[in-house]
Amino acid sequence: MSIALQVENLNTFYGKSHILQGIGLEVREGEIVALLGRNGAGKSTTLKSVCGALRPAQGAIRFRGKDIAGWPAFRAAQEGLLLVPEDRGIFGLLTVEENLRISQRKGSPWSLKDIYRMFPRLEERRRNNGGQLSGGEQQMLSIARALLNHPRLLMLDEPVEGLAPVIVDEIVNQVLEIKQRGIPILIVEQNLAVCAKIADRNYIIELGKIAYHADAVTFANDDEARDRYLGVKAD
Ligand SMILES: Nc1ncnc2c1ncn2[C@@H]1O[C@H](COP(=O)(O)OP(=O)(O)OP(=O)(O)O)[C@@H](O)[C@H]1O
Repeated sequence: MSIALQVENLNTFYGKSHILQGIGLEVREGEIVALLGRNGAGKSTTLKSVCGALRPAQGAIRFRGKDIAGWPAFRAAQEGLLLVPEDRGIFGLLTVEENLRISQRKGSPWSLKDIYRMFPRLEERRRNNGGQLSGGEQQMLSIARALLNHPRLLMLDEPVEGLAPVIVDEIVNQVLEIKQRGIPILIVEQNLAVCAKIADRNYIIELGKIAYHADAVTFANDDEARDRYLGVKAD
């Protein structure tokens, strides 16, 4: 399988705090990769550093054969590296449909019709303002906007955090459908049940370093790693 994204020796600071200390990971075409770790480990900082929202002090970032380290986020987005941030970044005073239309990029294989088929809740709410949506609907809108922008790789930062189980299931299915449509995904996810359903491989970050890396089957059976790095006891 060819490699969509390869990150090596990523180092990022907030002021003098050395947060990412040599992160390395890769995402291959066709797969979903989960990034796990305790609160404050550096997961969001990793996504932001990869897409150019934060500027790493050091590190190599290759995306679809191009060296994109140091590129601003808008340039990385033009290449198709898109982050759906934790705060979702939608326009609260625009309608759902307006939020979608302004994200439609020329040449994108995703149409508004595709989006409404995949996210029926957004079609129902298309005349409502973004700010009137529930948390789950806002998350769907945020993912839908990224799709219209023609991603070649999608990074999702805790997309189901705080959402009701029925909505979590919907988003899990939507994420799997995006994978089916050929878009690899790098996802920060604390919910291990969700990870088990979607991730092909898992990385765990601890204090700004990759402490553990395993495919889904190995990780599912590795009670010791889950306890040690995530504090999750086996049943
Ligand atoms: N803007 C900022 N300025 C200074 N320090 C920050 C900033 N954002 C995050 N940090 C610090 O960087 C570290 C990593 O934060 P990050 O948000 O990447 O963690 P995380 O693994 O995503 O955890 P969480 O699930 O809590 O968001 C934490 O110690 C955090 O306090």
